[in-house]
Amino acid sequence: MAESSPTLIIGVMAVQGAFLEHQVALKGAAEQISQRPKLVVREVRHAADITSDIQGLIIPGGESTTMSLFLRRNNMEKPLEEWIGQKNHVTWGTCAGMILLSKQLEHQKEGGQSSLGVTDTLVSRNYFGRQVDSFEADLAITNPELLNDPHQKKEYSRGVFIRAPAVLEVNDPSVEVLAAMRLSEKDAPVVVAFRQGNVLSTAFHPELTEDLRWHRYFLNMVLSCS
Ligand SMILES: NC(=O)CC[C@H](N)C(=O)O
Repeated sequence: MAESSPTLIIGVMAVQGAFLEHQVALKGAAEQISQRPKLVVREVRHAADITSDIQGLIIPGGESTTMSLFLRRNNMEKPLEEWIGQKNHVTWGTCAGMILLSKQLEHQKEGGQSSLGVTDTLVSRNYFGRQVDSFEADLAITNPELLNDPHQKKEYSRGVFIRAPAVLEVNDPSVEVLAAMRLSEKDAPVVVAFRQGNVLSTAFHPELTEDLRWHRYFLNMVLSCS
């Protein structure tokens, strides 16, 4: 008899931002994974929603200042940090989520912003903001798993950047850079996607494109951790 498909419980922080788009993308991505996991998506809004049976968590884009205040006021910081710290849990931060996860921040709003202190990175908030608020760019993909994705053969992934951050410093060898780009010929490249252990961070918004490979990559991370 064929092995039954695994169930994956994925939490999506639903405080603000593109959490609905992430849910749609997750469903599409799950159908394309060979194990055909059964996906259960839970919206996370309260401390009580952060339960240990959730296997993967997405912290979406939005406004990191608002999100960090919301987390603090609702006593969600500590439970989130504890949840993220468990080795069978996988976390993905997109844009504001990348900011919230970084240990070091630059250009954060004064007094208003704390981080969950997870990734060994220096992330600059609104890094691209001075030039243009929003833009799209093709990102060169080198990671073999992302590159050999059977559903997306392109060597480039379309990145949608909305007042996006960038990683200016990587402070631990366990950080694997997944995508980098430069603002112009004159600028040094900055990291816009990376993985550190069970944490994935992207400065851009894959949930706003047709390219589901980042969601598949995330679900595969969850599958291999469970
Ligand atoms: N699209 C986004 O998530 C923007 C992030 C925003 N610039 C912030 O500081 O939180």
